[in-house]
Amino acid sequence: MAIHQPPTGARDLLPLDVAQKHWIETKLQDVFQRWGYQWIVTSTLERVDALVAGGSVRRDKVIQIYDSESEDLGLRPELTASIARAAVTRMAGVTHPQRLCYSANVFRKPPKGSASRQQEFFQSGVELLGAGGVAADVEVLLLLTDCLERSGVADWHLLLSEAGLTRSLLEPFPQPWRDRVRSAMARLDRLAIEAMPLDPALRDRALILFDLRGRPMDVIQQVGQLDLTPDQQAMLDRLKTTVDLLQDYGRATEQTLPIVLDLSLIQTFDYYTGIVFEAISSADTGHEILGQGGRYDQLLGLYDPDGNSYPGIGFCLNLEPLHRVLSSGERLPNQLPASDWLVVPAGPRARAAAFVYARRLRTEAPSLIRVELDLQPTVTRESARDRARARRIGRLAWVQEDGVIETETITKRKGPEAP
Ligand SMILES: N[C@@H](Cc1c[nH]c[nH+]1)C(=O)O
Repeated sequence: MAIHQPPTGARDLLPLDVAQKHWIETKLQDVFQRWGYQWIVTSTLERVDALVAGGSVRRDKVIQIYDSESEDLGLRPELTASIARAAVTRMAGVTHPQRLCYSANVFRKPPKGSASRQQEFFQSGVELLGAGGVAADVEVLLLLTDCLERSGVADWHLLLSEAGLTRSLLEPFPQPWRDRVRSAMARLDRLAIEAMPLDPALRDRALILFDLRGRPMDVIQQVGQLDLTPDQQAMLDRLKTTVDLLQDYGRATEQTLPIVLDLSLIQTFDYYTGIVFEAISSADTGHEILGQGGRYDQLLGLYDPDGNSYPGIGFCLNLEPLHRVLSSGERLPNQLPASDWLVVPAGPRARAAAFVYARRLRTEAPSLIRVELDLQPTVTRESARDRARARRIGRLAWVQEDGVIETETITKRKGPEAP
């Protein structure tokens, strides 16, 4: 057994990776808090039944941990289902709307045949529970755009769709063609639709649906020309109100929100009932899905013993693609912070005084300072200076056996003053 390697699909994050991930998470967390969202932490392990209840994932895609006598447990593949469960069962009586946010790892089995074996991913996201109107949809979309802007993603756009409308427009297709058209749309495979042995009128309809992508008002107009049922018309009207509100906001803040309406956007999770969206990076480094989400108005009811549901909407940002996109810019830290001080005991009998002085430095500085103790025997002062230089430490404190302290600055870097 190769004990020197992590299991297939697992990845270690080394200190610089962690510093960069932390930088991104801190930016996002700052935005979430400015919009009034509160932290929630749910269990990494869930009952598999709870994970699959809302259609977020198929049972065979869940990484199962063990079968105890009464329950099959699995690692969460995403957080919306867990948060819905916790909100309904553990937070009864809270006032709505409820704004929750998280940063967590999720686990998914890699799809068969995929080149990547990655099984653990990091997400930061929000869920807005108990608000069903257009304003809630717009809040979540604007919060997502704020996250992308504040973290410094240069080129991005939002793909926006309406899961209920797409689902309903696909209803005239008999099975198994409905699923095949749906999956060809999700894969952006127009040729597959052209090759389907469908009745010509149905095939034309599939191609019209496939092509419903572009400037929001143009697409809304094209859909309006289809023969719509009153329900479909209501969904389209709501989408139009959402787009209008976003555009009014854009005009008032003098910005053009990069939104593409794409009714062929199909999310992999089945729990979505209203708008669905993806944030896509359009940078030269390639197309990356930076985040995704949507409205789910039936999900919470699945966890309520009486089946009472209330609306929800949210999104998550995917930290790995976000990290890849930001790595090509200049905003992420590209080295770890160096320590400010190296405290060097003159010999074994000076070690206690060195620990005491290091403690003073750490506690008396007004802001965070990093203080290391030199653990090597000090043969010459120059060897200690070399160790400090090698570790980019700018200040040295020489501690004598009698407790006398001498300080020295070895580079031009400005560090905090010794107390
Ligand atoms: N949990 C979803 C994103 C989401 C959050 N809220 C609604 N949708 C995902 O992992 O893709």
